[in-house]
Amino acid sequence: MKIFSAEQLYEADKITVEKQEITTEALMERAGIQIFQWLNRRLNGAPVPIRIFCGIGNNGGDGLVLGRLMIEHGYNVIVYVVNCSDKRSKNFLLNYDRIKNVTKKWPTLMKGEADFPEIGSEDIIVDAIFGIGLNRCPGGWVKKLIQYLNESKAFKLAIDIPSGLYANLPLEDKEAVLKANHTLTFQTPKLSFFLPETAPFVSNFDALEIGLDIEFLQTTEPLAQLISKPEAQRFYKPREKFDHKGTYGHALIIAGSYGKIGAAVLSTTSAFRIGAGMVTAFVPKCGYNILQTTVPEAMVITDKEEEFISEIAFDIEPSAIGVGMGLGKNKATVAALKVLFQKKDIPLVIDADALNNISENKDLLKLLPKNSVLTPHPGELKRLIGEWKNDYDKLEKAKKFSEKHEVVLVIKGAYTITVFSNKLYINTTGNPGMGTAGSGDALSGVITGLLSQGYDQLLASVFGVYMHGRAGDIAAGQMGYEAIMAGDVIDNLSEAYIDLFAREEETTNNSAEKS
Ligand SMILES: NC(=O)C1=CN([C@@H]2O[C@H](COP(=O)(O)OP(=O)(O)OC[C@H]3O[C@@H](n4cnc5c(N)ncnc54)[C@H](O)[C@@H]3O)[C@@H](O)[C@H]2O)[C@H](O)CC1
Ligand SMILES: [K+]
Repeated sequence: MKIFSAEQLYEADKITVEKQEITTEALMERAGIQIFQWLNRRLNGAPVPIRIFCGIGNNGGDGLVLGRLMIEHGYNVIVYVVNCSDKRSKNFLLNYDRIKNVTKKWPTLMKGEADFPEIGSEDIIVDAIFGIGLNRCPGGWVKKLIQYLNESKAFKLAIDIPSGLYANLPLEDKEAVLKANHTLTFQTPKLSFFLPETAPFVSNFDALEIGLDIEFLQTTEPLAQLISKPEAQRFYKPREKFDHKGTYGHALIIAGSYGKIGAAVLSTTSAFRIGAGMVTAFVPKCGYNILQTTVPEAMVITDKEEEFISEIAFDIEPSAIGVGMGLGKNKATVAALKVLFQKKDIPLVIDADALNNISENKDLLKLLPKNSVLTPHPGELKRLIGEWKNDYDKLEKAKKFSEKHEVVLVIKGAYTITVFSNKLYINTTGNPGMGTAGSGDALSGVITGLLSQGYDQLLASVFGVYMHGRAGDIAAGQMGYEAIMAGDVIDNLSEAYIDLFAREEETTNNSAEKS
């Protein structure tokens, strides 16, 4: 699914009404009907008080349509107009009259704090104050209203976007944003739904189809691409009957130091589980017995040093290399990385201490082979690209870094974002249970294993992140978040493959992706 900017959505809006020869008011009615049907399916006629707070723009207009439809269906609805300005939009005014025609009285007008209603904890609050047309930070009594609603224990349903949040601009004042329990967004989710500073205000969301022009949606270059199951299915490379282990390549995992050999074990295992034909682990001497016993399928090459890697020399011809997991920061290791980075023709995944070594020895940056995949968590990213002012600034810096060094950046987080040149790919799988030691080592092994099978660097990253997250979701369905260990994620890579093409009723538990 594509993620568009607010400007692009207004453009889509315009093109849709022209091409479909409908009025903007009809489009608003469609949007309101979608919200009504969503809510009606869940409430099923329950007489719970529904308090709809409408701004004076088209987001408010959507709220008025919803209010009218709910009233017509016998729901217990109170509609408020948050009268922050006299510049009411045309479609707001139209629907303001329409709701009056049904109720025979105007909605309740709010002009200040004195008008804040009492809200019961069992009520439902619908937030239709501001949508993607927010053009400044909410202030004065409107900000106080948002805070007042946030303090309420009532369920808060945001229409299109929680009021106070921009679709694709940084947060200005986190005290002036509605904290929704659920967001119903039109057509496609907005970029701010996926970034750490703004996503918590959205909670869960559903994207409601309102029939915007398909040609526009298909041909317009989006701000970002959302990666869910349909996209992952397209990335998957099927196997042929006469393929053999050579077809799936030879992954080399260069990892581990004394006390951190487990990182090498996890990456090696996950490279196998994602389908590499052969995997060799390159470890310091102290890792030899551990690797040979825990992963007998793997071949092992050892460094001349006992406890760390000092010289990366091998006489195999790997089809992909993953380096850095549990590597440590010994000076000799830095020198070894320098030599490794001269091998420009083997696809490379660079993680953990290899990234930290690069951050501390910036001359290594210049040596990075083109199209290498870097997999930093936020701390490692900061050391690589410097501090950022906000999430949007972070993405701009990451794009510049990717462009300058010609590398793929996989920024790990609740929604892992893969950055390649100026393009963003946002992953939808994964869960808080995966915030556990070794989870990153597993991901590096997955991406290396995919590279070894011939997936290109971008596909291996985006598909690998999806599969790793999906395996984590399946693990969470079996054991809950808290108990998950990285090994459980790796063990479920097989289920993630099966799930990729399973029919809906066959999917393993917890199949709902985050969207
Ligand atoms: N294509 C679609 O996605 C559709 C979207 N719909 C809905 O329309 C809104 C966007 O409506 P718009 O009128 O452009 O903007 P808003 O309702 O968000 O509000 C604009 C309104 O409020 C004023 N304003 C902005 N910021 C502030 C502020 N901080 N304080 C006070 N006033 C503010 C601004 O000047 C305007 O007057 C979209 O989100 C959807 O909900 C359609 O219904 C269907 C098609
Ligand atoms: K809203």
